[in-house]
Amino acid sequence: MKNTVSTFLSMKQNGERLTEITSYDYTTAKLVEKAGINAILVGDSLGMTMMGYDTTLPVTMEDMIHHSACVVRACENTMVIMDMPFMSYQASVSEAVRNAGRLMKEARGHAVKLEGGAAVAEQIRAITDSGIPVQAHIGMTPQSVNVFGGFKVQGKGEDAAKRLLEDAFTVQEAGAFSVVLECVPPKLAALISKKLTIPTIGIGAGAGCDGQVLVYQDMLGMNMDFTPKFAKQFDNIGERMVDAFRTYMNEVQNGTFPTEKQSFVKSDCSDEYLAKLDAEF
Ligand SMILES: Nc1nc(=O)c2c([nH]1)NC[C@@H]1CN(c3ccc(C(=O)N[C@@H](CCC(=O)O)C(=O)O)cc3)CN21
Ligand SMILES: CC(C)C(=O)C(=O)O
Ligand SMILES: [Mg+2]
Repeated sequence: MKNTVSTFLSMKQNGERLTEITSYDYTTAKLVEKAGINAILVGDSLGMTMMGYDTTLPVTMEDMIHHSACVVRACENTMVIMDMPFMSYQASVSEAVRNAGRLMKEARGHAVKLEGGAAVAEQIRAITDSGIPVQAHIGMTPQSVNVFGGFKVQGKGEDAAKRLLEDAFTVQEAGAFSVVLECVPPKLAALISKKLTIPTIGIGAGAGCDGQVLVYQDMLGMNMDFTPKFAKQFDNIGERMVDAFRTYMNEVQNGTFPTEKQSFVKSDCSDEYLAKLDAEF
């Protein structure tokens, strides 16, 4: 089944939960596609998971285009949503449209995502009107980490809860086809999900959302830097990779790898000829 914007809307209408997961490269995207996940998010979290920055702020349009294009080449049925990096859409509506257009033309994904509520409503409207589907992202928006003073839960307290609900309506009104709720208290996230017609995709926002998204290194147990509270580890691939690297290292050191099985035995010359070369040189 090919996943599109209409899949998102009809799955919400049918009460089916949506699944989204990050990928930043061809190999991983192929595996996610094979699993049948609805959408891949090429998140600007790649600045942290793939590039080693301590925030997402240094990520450039070129970084996003490069990684998104790798993912797109792996996807036949999976919808590819591309994060707009910090400062590619905040300064003006026209910059936002141009940069969303660059992602679509140069990386060839299917939708873009940007962070913010009322503050970026005009951008969401203009990008959508240009023919580019927009996934909105409210709550703990990591590009505002310096305003929040850390990657902290948002929507705490009555005023913040009301503002978040208003932001959710605003992005829906502006044309977003779905909205990510990041680090939002669960009852508030469930209320927002009930009130909106577009699907909510939660990350650290409880089970009441219409779908879920996770960073793949977090859910596979590959993130050695930190483990967000919301990231269940579905496997310990990180430890298993370290084990495999050590086994390889040990087998090379003690001579058990490689064997004839991993060598081009039939391509060798005769022993006589090799003996002749041995004598000559
Ligand atoms: N690997 C990874 N996973 C993510 O979910 C993710 C990224 N990277 N990079 C971009 C943003 C940053 N995010 C983060 C980063 C750190 C925490 C974290 O450590 N949270 C603490 C609480 C911090 C606090 O309240 O002060 C936690 O215990 O979950 C959460 C989300 C979410 N996004
Ligand atoms: C955490 C998700 C929602 C994201 O924006 C990212 O991976 O960049
Ligand atoms: Mg992001």
